Amino acid sequence: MSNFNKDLPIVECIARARIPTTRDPNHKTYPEIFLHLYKNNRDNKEHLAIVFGEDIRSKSLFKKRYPEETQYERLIRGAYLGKLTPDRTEADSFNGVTLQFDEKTGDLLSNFDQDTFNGKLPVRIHSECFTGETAWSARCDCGEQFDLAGDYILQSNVESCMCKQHGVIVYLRQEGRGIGLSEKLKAYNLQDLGKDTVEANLLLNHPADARDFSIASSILLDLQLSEVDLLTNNPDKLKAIEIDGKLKCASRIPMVPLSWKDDEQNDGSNHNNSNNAIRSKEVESYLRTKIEKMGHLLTTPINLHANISVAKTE
Ligand SMILES: Nc1nc2c(ncn2[C@@H]2O[C@H](COP(=O)(O)OP(=O)(O)OP(=O)(O)O)[C@@H](O)[C@H]2O)c(=O)[nH]1
Ligand SMILES: [Zn+2]
Repeated sequence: MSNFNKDLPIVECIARARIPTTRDPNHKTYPEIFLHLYKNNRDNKEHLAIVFGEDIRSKSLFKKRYPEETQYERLIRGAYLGKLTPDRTEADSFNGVTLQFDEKTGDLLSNFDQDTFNGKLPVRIHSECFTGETAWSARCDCGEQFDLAGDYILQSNVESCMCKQHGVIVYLRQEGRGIGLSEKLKAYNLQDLGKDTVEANLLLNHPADARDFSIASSILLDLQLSEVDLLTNNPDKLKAIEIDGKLKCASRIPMVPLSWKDDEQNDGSNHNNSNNAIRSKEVESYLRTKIEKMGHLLTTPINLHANISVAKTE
């Protein structure tokens, strides 16, 4: 069952900036992305949208010219068309599109929507994982999944656009499936005591998964997307982000762990191999619990239930 609008959080994009990147899956280009920072009326966290495609625009960022707001202030919060250059003076005019606003209300009036991307796009809803994305943890595959999602989007090809690489990673500040970093660290200790990831959460009096994905739906609607191909193995995400009549999940793109893809190349060493696949007994157990207890849509690889011998820690 998909959500109805009445349950949706209200989100507002408060800043957007261009990020030149180091990603280069095709060895051809170093694409630019546009980072969008959101506030919302459900929690006090700053959730993010990592947007590939300059013509994917946030309604809430652009919709108003606030009282007393100058062109320069709009440029600074990222509500501009085109590019920023040291000699740029016009905030709201680019490629023949000029933004116009109602004098009294400040609301956007122009044909802005015609210049906005509105096709089906690859999208990843990704929850924060400090340990896996920053502290090199081999307990999970979050960092690997994040990179894979970026590479998938960069290899996508949207024919109708000048800039062909289009997609969005919604980065939700939902550390530890929503229980927070301190509780997640306690769960790790329980896991070292022999519990699986679900049992550890329950022993700490948390649900197996404490996340609500509706902020992601609101962000995707704010970015004016109506149809997405979702990069995930999690069946809950597929159902949770759909909004009747407004946001449809057209298909699922599986996130297959890199180590499953290159098993032949496994040299038996712990953790990462040459292409950065995560290898450890902990990640095997993490994936097994996702499949067996959380219904993740991954086909069990041959070695998943075998005794894991690759995880000798030095
Ligand atoms: N409680 C808990 N959370 C964890 C553990 N390992 C990773 N996480 C969190 O699990 C979440 C993983 O998020 P995602 O990769 O977006 O989602 P997913 O449900 O695995 O679904 P996919 O889209 O298939 O990746 C992050 O918030 C991590 O911080 C763990 O052992 N215990
Ligand atoms: Zn993780």
